[in-house]
Amino acid sequence: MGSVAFHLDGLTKDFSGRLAADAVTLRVPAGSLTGLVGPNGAGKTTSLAMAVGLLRPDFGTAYVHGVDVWAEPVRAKAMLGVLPDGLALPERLTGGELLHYWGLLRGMPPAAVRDRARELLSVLELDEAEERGVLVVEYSTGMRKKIGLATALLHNPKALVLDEPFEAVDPVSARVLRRILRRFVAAGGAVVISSHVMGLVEELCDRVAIIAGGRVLVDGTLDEVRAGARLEDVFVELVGERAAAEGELAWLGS
Ligand SMILES: Nc1ncnc2c1ncn2[C@@H]1O[C@H](COP(=O)(O)OP(=O)(O)OP(=O)(O)O)[C@@H](O)[C@H]1O
Repeated sequence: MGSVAFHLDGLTKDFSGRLAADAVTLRVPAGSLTGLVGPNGAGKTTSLAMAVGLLRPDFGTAYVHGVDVWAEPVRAKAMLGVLPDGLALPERLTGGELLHYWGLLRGMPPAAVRDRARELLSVLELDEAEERGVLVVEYSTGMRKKIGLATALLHNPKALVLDEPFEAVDPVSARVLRRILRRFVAAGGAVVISSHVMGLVEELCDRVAIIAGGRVLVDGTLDEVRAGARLEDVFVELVGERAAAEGELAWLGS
């Protein structure tokens, strides 16, 4: 394994007696794209939020390129691009204005912010809305996701953590996003995405971690984890299939 972009070491979070993350430990090499998969409530969002400095862990440490995210947040966050779950964005701005202020808050030179913002809006097909002066509050769910991604990319981070980046994004934009992520990884960046879409993870990621009940059940290269099977089958095998009860929802459609 080359240099380690992320090292999550024993991240633990207890929500009122319920362990949402139970000593989550994961290494993500630079130049790799890791898919974090798990059932609803598995602890993906909680783990990623602790990994990027958005949710303080009860125990454990998160490092990005060797920098402790909680001890040195400014240094760590300069290297991180994050698309959190349920990103709260300033609503009364256009996408371009939002990127402008975001970049300035990041300490970027205004000319670079302007050029990159224009390029990101165009690549993510938000430029037409920008020309019409559409405010973020008027954006569709997929457009909000795309402007969130643009904020994550704007400062050219070394590592990206994207919670469900493809959710609600149309197929054309999804293809553009896959291309952007592949290029980012080819240039040595590291990406972690969470997703429920196994086909997407199989197509895009070279590493995968399966998490359930707040614990990482398995992680490794896609081929190691799949071991010749389909990822969905490995997932269901590890996580456990809920047996359909006799007569379940018998009223439905009757
Ligand atoms: N702020 C919170 N307060 C209390 N419990 C929480 C909080 N956030 C998450 N949880 C609980 O922690 C557990 C893990 O939630 P989390 O959102 O990390 O799962 P997830 O794997 O991202 O799920 P999904 O795939 O449904 O988005 C769940 O049982 C959830 O109810």
